Amino acid sequence: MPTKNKTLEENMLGANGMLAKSLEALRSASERLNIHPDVFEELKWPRETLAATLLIRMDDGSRRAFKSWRCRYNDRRGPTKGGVRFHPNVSLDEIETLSFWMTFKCAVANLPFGGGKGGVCVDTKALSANELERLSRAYIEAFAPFIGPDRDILAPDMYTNGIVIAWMADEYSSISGQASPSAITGKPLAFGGTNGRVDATARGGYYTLRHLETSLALNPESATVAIQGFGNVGYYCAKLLHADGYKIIAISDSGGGIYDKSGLDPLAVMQHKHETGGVKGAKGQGKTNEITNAELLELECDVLVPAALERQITLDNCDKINARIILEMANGPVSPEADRKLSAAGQIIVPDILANSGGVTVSHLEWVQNRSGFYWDSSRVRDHLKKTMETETQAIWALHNEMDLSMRDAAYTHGLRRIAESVEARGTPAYFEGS
Ligand SMILES: NC(=O)C1=CN([C@@H]2O[C@H](COP(=O)(O)OP(=O)(O)OC[C@H]3O[C@@H](n4cnc5c(N)ncnc54)[C@H](O)[C@@H]3O)[C@@H](O)[C@H]2O)C=CC1
Ligand SMILES: O=C(O)CCC(=O)C(=O)O
Repeated sequence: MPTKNKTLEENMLGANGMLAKSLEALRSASERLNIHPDVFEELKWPRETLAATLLIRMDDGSRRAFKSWRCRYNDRRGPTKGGVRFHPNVSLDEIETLSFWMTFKCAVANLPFGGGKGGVCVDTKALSANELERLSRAYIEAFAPFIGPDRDILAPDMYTNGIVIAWMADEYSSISGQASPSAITGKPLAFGGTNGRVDATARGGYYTLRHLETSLALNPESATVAIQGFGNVGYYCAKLLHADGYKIIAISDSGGGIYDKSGLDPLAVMQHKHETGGVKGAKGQGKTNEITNAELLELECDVLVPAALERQITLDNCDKINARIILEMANGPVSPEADRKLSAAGQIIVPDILANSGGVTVSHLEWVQNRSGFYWDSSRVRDHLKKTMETETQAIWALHNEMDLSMRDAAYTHGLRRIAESVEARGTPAYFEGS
């Protein structure tokens, strides 16, 4: 029974949940495009979500349980595709929301994929390598019937690096009784991976930003950048922008951050992180101060790059944002409410479903190469990625200007056109209504 005073829809989606709030972008794009209500009704629900409790043997002989999920949000454009996240705060709502975003991201990048995502509620730092391997393999054991190269294709996300992906791919091949490399992308090169996947997410965002440089009046020789999150995405973003002259003035990770107005060298900061476990304590070119993650977000800079978790910029702190441009390399770092407020005030937010789509774009190339058995060199992968990012960035930038939309609304409009076409191509509602 729906709780009193709530609609059935609110009950099913969780009125205050992340998915329910994120659907607002879909709702307004549907109205803007005058999409048939059937399409909206379909897209507001995840198609299927499985939950499993993973039981693994710990090194001390005890058994421990970990909650996990895999969601296939929508598969109209092709098999569902998306990463697996290992994080202590992973929840069902988060996984379904991330899958919803993947659906639009794959459409924006024009890939023949729908959206999916998975996760395990775990603090990987508290596990030994052996425990992490058992957990990664247990995840595949639990979801093997659900995934596959033509059904649901996995990839890395937060705290699932190439080693975790290799264990998962190995387990999937063992269970399926044959080499099945195309069921999981982001694999190491020696195990059917592709050139260029390691820095693909960051590189995609970098191509987008560079493509918009003139429109955004960005001068790489004087522009300043603050980066929250210094893992795969944050590190390579810093490295690529630094190499082009952008001044990286702040970097943080889960332990806090550093600020140096004279600039930080990402390589030196990563070296320090390898040696000490965090970025705090690393030195830049001038006077380097420690800052909190909250302080980093409020720094005056040209480009703020959130590259960690969702909901870092919300109504609570959006009035304190001093960046000219926000490049969303994380998924969902700006809440929908903060996005509306900031965009209405003229803030440029390059949305996640465009900015970080480089990762899945190169994952698609890995899937293609695994299926054809013919492998590409790095320059071919990069050329394809650059072309894709520039084409889709240009289309979204044009919509942003022509229809006077925020970049997020423009990106959802662009993605929805493609998804709606694939829904309607199966027998349009107009066809049924006319028959
Ligand atoms: N890896 C990929 O190919 C893709 C990743 N993304 C998104 O990018 C974001 C980062 O992912 P990865 O770099 O792959 O993860 P990662 O696991 O390689 O690195 C995560 C980084 O975030 C930091 N971090 C964690 N909690 C934090 C907090 N509360 N405040 C500040 N920093 C914090 C960690 O210390 C680490 O430096 C996530 O939102 C992910 O969904 C999006 C598209 C593709
Ligand atoms: O590479 C992929 O398939 C998906 C990456 C991902 O999970 C994401 O873009 O959020």
